[in-house]
Amino acid sequence: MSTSPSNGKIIDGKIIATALKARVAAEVARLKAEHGLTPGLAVVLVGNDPASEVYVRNKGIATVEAGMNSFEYRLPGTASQDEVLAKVRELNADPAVHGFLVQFPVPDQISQQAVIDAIDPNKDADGLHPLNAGRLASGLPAMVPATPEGCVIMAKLAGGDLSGKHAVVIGRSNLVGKPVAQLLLKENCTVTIAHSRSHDLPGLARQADILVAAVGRPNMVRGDWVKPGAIVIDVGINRVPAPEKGEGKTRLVGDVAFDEAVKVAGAITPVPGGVGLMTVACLMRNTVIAACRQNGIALPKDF
Ligand SMILES: Nc1nc2c(c(=O)[nH]1)N[C@@H](CN(C=O)c1ccc(C(=O)N[C@@H](CCC(=O)O)C(=O)O)cc1)CN2
Ligand SMILES: [Mg+2]
Repeated sequence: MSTSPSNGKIIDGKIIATALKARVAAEVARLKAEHGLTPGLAVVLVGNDPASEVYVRNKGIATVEAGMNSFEYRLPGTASQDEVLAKVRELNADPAVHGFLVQFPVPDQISQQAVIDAIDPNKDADGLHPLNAGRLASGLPAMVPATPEGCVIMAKLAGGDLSGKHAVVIGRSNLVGKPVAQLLLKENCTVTIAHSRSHDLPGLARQADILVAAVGRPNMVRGDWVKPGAIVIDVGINRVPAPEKGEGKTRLVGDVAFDEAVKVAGAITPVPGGVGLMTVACLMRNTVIAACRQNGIALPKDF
């Protein structure tokens, strides 16, 4: 990517995501012109969680801006698991939909894993189906989860070749921790996966040349957990009370105490304005990848 990815030490998600989305839009234009193919992304929202509403709207806007077909399906918060699975099966069979996802979290009566398991792995825009997770772990072509992909793109732009570097990932979720560890392994990093039960988390974190925080705990990673010069990738999106903004107001913070860590890190992603923006850009890229694979169309090597 030719655009400068950072403003000093701050790795700017806006700049990197904008460049990636432009690249996706250019590829979509080529697919339309040369193959008559318009990739389509569908998003299913169950219920009306306010944050999810925003994310789903942003995904729809980004899809249209990239020149792709956007489909949005809304089910009530009272929908049964069978109703959600019926929608998944409908989308699996819809030829205009090359990729789709169900926005998480889903209401309690629905099993997130049952939903993931029902998605056609070829249309699994989130890359969360066990077949894609297994293919990624086996070093085979896979649909790759968007947030982890975004993390690694940012780390590479900040740090260049990551080969041989020690990456410490805090968090072991299927959505972020495990896949980001696999992607860093693919970059020839030495990877440690740490989590809430790990002994001496600060000591483990201090070993990291690349520190990825994906725990969902506001400001958990302190400045003295960061090795001087390390690349810090903050995946946390935590809404905390912000009385300074007025009663009942909130603000967004990451899993990393930014003001402390920025003094020590070589490069760091902010929240907001960091990894979150890459999630949507990488989802756009995944939709194009899925459409091309389903139609036997080769993508440029650098896509
Ligand atoms: N099916 C999925 N559900 C969820 C995913 C996912 O990848 N697939 N990830 C998150 C939510 N998410 C996308 O779905 C998402 C989160 C945050 C952002 C983002 O742009 N964040 C901005 C700040 C936005 C704000 O002000 O709230 C930032 O970090 O700058 C995009 C997408 C859980 N669910
Ligand atoms: Mg965890």
